[in-house]
This record gives sequence, structure tokens and C-alpha cells, in this order.
Amino acid sequence: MEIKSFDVSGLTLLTPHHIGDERGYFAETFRADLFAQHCGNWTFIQDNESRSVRPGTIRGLHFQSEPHAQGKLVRCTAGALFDVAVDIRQGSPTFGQWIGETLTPDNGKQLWVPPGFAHGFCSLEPDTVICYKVTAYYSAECDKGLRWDDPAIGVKWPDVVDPETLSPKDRQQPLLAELPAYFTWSE
Ligand SMILES: Cc1cn([C@H]2C[C@H](O)[C@@H](COP(=O)(O)OP(=O)(O)O[C@H]3O[C@H](C)C(=O)[C@H](O)[C@H]3O)O2)c(=O)[nH]c1=O
Repeated sequence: MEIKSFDVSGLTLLTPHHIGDERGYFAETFRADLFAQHCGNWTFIQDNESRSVRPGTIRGLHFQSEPHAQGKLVRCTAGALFDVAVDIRQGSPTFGQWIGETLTPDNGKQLWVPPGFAHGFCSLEPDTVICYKVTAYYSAECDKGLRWDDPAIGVKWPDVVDPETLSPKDRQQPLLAELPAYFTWSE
């Protein structure tokens, strides 16, 4: 398992090893002990999956507010996607900063996005499937979001991005400057 941290503290990229043989490969895609060692003691209580049929499909930027704030462990199981996390912790030295990683079934990369971050992705191929574990159940009333193209954040989305794919909800998300202080940063 390779581990990469970012200048934006709290985000972690985990890459399980693929054990190859003439049939293909085997990978341990999640180990509670290794995850706790590198990301802390979290309990995953829900698994999510979505398929985006068109390349350039953009979902996000989303998060759940307290008391249902979610940590997300994200991976791609079909196609390819550009995964983005934005720091929305008031007082964070990296408030409003973003990171992006390309996740594919072949690279096996998984992004850990703890509470305090908005999360979104853009599919890069047809029929892209994202699978992610979350640390809190879905709560429609705590389901919040942020504009995907907020110039104050400046996410460099892939050229394939297609705003026509935005859900009605995502077409009217607020700007970072309009966002209440849902999360505050602590050392
Ligand atoms: C997230 C979620 C949604 N739903 C229902 C609500 C809607 O009827 C339908 C589609 O929901 P939504 O349009 O919010 O789905 P996405 O646009 O893929 O949103 C997700 O994708 C971005 C990238 C995320 O990080 C979040 O996990 C999540 O917000 O599924 C549920 O029943 N349970 C759930 O956990």
C-alpha cells in the first residue's frame, strides 16, 4: 500500500498493491489496520456507487454538514475520473485550496477525503463508475454543496468537462464566499 499526503492537510492518497499473475491481478483494496495507521480511526457505515454514462460528467462539489458530516474513501472501478477535494475548514491555512487526482481501476488509487472538505469528480470516459465508503449515513437535510467552477477556488477541471451534465442541484450551488462556516480547522 503506497501512501501520499498533500500540502492540504488531512487528504491522503492510498494505492493498494496489485499482485499480478498470468490471470490478471489481486489487490487488498481496504485494510482497517493500514487505513487507521495512515488516516485515523474512522468507521465506514455506508458504501456508495454511481455510474456516469457520458465522459465529462461532473458531480459536485458536495459535502454533508454536521451532525452527518462524512469522510469518504473514493475509488474508480470502471472508466476513469478526475477526483477533486476542496478545503472548506474555516481558519485552515489551506482554506479554499483544492487537490485533484486521476483515479482508474488500473492505477487503483483511492482518495481519503475527511469531513471538512467538499468533494466532486469529472468522468473521463463513458460508463465511469465511482465507489466510495462513507463514515456517516446519507442525510438529505445535511446535503450541502459548492459551485464546481467557483473562480475563487479555481479547480483546473479536465478539458472534457461538460457543464450540460450538471444536475439541477449542482447548477445552483453557492460560491465559497457565500458558504456558512460549516467546519472549523483545528491543528
Ligand atoms: C449521496 C446520496 C444520494 N442519494 C440519492 C439522492 C438522489 O435522489 C440521488 C442522486 O443524488 P445526488 O444527485 O446527490 O448524487 P451525486 O451527484 O452523485 O452526489 C454524490 O456525488 C458526490 C461526488 C459526492 O461526493 C457525494 O457523495 C454525493 O453528493 O441519490 C441517496 O439515496 N444516498 C446517498 O448517499
